[in-house]
Amino acid sequence: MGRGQKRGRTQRKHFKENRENLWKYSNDGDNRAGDVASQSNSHNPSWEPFNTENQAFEEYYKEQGIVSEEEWSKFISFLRKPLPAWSVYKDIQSQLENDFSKSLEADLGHEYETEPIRPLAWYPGNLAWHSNFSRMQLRKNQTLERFHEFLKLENEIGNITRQEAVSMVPPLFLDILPDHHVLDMCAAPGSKTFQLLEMMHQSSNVGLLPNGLVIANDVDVQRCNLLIHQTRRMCSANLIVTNHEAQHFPAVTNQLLFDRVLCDVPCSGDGTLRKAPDIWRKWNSGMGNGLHRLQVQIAMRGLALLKVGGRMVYSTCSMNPVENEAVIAEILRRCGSTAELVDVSGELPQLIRRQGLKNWKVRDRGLWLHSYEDVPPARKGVILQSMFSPAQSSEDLGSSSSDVPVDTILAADTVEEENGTSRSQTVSSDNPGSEYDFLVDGAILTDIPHDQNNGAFFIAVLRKLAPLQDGSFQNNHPWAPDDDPQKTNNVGSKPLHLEGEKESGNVAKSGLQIQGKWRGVDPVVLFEDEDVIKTIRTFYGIDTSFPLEGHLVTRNTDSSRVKRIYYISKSVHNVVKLNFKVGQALKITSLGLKIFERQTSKETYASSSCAFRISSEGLPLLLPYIRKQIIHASLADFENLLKYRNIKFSEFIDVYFGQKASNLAFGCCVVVLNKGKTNLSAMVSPVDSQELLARLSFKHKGSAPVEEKAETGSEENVEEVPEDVEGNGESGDGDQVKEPEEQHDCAGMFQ
Ligand SMILES: C[S@@+](CC[C@H](N)C(=O)[O-])C[C@H]1O[C@@H](n2cnc3c(N)ncnc32)[C@H](O)[C@@H]1O
Repeated sequence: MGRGQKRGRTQRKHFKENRENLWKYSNDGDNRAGDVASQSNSHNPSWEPFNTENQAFEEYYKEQGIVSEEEWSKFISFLRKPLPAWSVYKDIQSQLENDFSKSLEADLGHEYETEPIRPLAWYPGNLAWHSNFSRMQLRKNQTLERFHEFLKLENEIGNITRQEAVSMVPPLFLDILPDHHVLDMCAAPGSKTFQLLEMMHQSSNVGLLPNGLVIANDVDVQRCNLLIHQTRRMCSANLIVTNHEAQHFPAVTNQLLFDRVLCDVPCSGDGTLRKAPDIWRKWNSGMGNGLHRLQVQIAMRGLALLKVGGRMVYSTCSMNPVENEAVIAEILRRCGSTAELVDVSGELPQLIRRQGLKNWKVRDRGLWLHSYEDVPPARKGVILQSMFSPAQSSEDLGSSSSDVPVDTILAADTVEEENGTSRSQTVSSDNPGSEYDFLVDGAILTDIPHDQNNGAFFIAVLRKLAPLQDGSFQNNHPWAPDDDPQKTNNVGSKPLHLEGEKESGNVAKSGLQIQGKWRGVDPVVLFEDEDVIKTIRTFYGIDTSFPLEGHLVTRNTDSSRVKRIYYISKSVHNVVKLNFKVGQALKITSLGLKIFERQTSKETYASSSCAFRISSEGLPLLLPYIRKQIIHASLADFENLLKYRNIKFSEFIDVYFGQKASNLAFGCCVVVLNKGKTNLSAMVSPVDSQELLARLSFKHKGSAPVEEKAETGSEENVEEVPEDVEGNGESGDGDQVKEPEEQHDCAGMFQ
């Protein structure tokens, strides 16, 4: 690969991860950094790491008492160390357990205090693994090369997720069940959405689609596309991706409230300093201050959309109490008795955690502000009362003429002891006498990097006890006017929803105009063309126990020009119908999984009796129900097909297989093999071919991944799988789908 290509790929990767390149080229050789420098520069003096000094940062967190004075130097030195490179997860644990963990331990064990790779103790089912190698080490060390190649390939294919370990924590506290309706409010790039889907599918019965669904939302369209890409490999028919400001997420009737809400809000991200050292340069206290208002708004919206009894996780990857504890204190103050913190100290016991801060200060333009009274009048629109710890807030409110009822201020009667705290005094999280009601022990978890060699995170788990009162949305401070529930279509004590048929009738009338309401987003159209559905069912012999009717959607209003058909679960179908009723309040970017695609090869299109082929994303779902157009190849023939991609019937090693192939109806056949007149062509992209070959190689020969690039073979009859960002896939079956009579093991043989 040439230099240019490499650079392009790196840039794409950084775009995907939404961050700048971590390392910058330097001519001056001036090395200002600490540990990062010593790790990286030793072999490449021309690369200079980011400066990991920021006086304002250190001053801020020292003053906040984020850790005790004795811990400070350990804390800061860990922040300057690069994060271990890989946290991998899903589906490949057997390879990690049986192959790499042993070989790496044998080759490199003596160099490390802990195992080179190991499962994360707190992650259920050994699904998450952690490696101790930095990216630089993975690239440099020859012993690690094979491991690195394996990770790269699996990552490229999407079988593993590279995720910072702490970023996997919030979904685990949501206790997802298969019938839950889950809202992921700020979801892109989708690593937590993926986990949510995985948990939902894992806990549903094999072969059945869960009854629940996940709505993954993000305000940024481009990041929504990343999310779609990221979650596509989950093959879920139970996912809807939407594109809204989370704080204004629309109410779609009171029938669409959520059992679980994840509020992984935008934050300053200083908990990710080890992964994104560019934050050292950018960090200032204004970053957290500037996000607090939005964070409260998003969290309040999340609570409004939560069912009574439902659980919401609020999380950030920031250490800043203004973005964390202050937000929780404020939403609890607003909710009064309608929401509470949940003690999760008994959940994930192996996860090392700390309690949240119980007191903190606000810094603005170089000034430490001890209470809201200290805020200069000109800054009162920026520095909000809710940013201060409840102790200071209640003190101010008690002595002011504010009309906020005293009983809505948490811990108003426990403040006296804290009043004596001097501004300069560091207040640590275990400060005696600061047991404010809002900080239920065990309900707020923070992680500090040196606790378990991670990044930092903040999590609070909340439960809704009753519908929110309208007053919850009215701020008692000079806040943005859009907190008004009437303007944001809020779901408070009076849910805004369709009342009976009258309104739905109105909406139905204007349906077509509404279809075009979201500019640039294709409308969601239920695919109900009975003839086409019947032809597809007959051609592939799809068992009648697999429901197609009522589960298919497209994004094209002209059914004769439909290119892709998506499969949606019943739960998603219900939401789509509700959404029609309320005038397409939800801006749906993507839903379900792509199951059928119009044939694109001219020859196939003209000669086949079925205009649609099965999409590779939809195949796992459909496979157990296909009775026709399915053949089984020997390993050698399968490998050859993937390698050469186009083979004449007469040239297969297994003559009988060649004959069977030639007897199939003209058109598409499973597994991703396309039958031409005289040959078979692999209907998988070259990358997928390579991955399948690698899997075959591991499974049957125990060797390293196939390095050889798959040849594209003859162009005749070769159809590339089109690249598009829509649609995902699912590997179960649904709703009313009965257990399949017979299980074909096409995909399974590679796992
Ligand atoms: C911390 S990231 C979320 C990470 C994501 N949960 C994951 O695990 O991959 C925050 C996300 O919030 C999005 N965002 C920012 N402001 C938003 C808003 N007002 N409404 C919805 N999403 C927002 C950003 O585009 C960003 O993708």
